[in-house]
Amino acid sequence: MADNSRFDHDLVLAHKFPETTFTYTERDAAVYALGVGACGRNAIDSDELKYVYHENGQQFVQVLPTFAALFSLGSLTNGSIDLPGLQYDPRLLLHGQQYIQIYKPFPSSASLINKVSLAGLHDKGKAAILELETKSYEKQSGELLCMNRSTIYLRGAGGFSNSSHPYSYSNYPVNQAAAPKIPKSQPFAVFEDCTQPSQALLYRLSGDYNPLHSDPMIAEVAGFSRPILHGLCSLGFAVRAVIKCICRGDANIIKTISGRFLLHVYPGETLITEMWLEGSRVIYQAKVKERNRAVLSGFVDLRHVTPSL
Ligand SMILES: CCC/C=C/C(=O)SCCNC(=O)CCNC(=O)[C@H](O)C(C)(C)COP(=O)([O-])OP(=O)([O-])OC[C@H]1O[C@@H](n2cnc3c(N)ncnc32)[C@H](O)[C@@H]1OP(=O)([O-])[O-]
Repeated sequence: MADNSRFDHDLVLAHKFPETTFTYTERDAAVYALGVGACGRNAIDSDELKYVYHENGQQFVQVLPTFAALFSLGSLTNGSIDLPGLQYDPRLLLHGQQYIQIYKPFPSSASLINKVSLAGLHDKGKAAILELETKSYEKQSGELLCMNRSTIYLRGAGGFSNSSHPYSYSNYPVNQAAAPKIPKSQPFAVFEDCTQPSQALLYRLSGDYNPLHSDPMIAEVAGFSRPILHGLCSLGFAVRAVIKCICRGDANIIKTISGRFLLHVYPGETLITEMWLEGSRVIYQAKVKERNRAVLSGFVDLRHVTPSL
């Protein structure tokens, strides 16, 4: 039986998300880079030091493309989303997917205006899936910098519609959400990297303060033996692997990033990112070495492939 007391279709669709602002400095870009493991193994790695330090001053520090995902955090309060018309237990919320389109490289500091809208809502029975789109404009020039689509997996919040016709609303092209097929062939490149036991504590300083990533009691209520890593932190590790192995350190050739979080990661675990090159698309899959389980998969589209590959 559908429990539609937790869902008001008209209220959900009529909701207007407030415009938010996001201002960041070179310091935020550097703290973020450290949070996703840049220079974690080698403090003088020339591919990565540029995200943390520049010899001519911090204003020349570069910004990782996955930094874009932080712009979408403005719609969260303590890691959850307030959407009138949809009831759910915020303690059971998990990040399901992230899709990012980048239109130009990010300046080392900026003030942005974020316009947020509902991109999708789906009743999966045991869960509801909520998709939010955030378009980020540079305040001064009005230029569109990037678009994020965040998919939030709300455990226990499904079953609000008729199970023979489960509710499904989406307002973007289907092919943008399609998960890539992981090739059976040997990967083109493989990169191994350790997350630190304190990784989530460092990453949260970039703005996602959901206690699921820091508080052992909250993690237990959510069904985990200890706090788990932010999905966007794992995504940052995987895309750094792509930048290193495929982009030869030039992150500016990345135009689209997509990732689906398949399984939680515990801080301190080792991530092995496997990459396959198909034209200008890099398909990747990250596994946790200690449990030999895939935790993240997706693709990165490049503006062009580095000639030396
Ligand atoms: C921004 C928020 C704050 C941040 C929080 C974090 O970082 S938390 C830390 C980071 N996040 C994590 O650690 C989360 C890691 N991921 C997980 O733990 C699990 O993948 C799960 C619990 C999300 C879903 O597992 P399950 O066994 O319950 O699912 P199932 O296989 O039975 O499929 C049911 C339906 O849902 C679909 N669907 C499935 N997965 C996803 C997805 N990821 N994405 C989207 N959709 C997904 C699937 O296609 C199917 O629909 P269909 O095809 O029938 O129409």
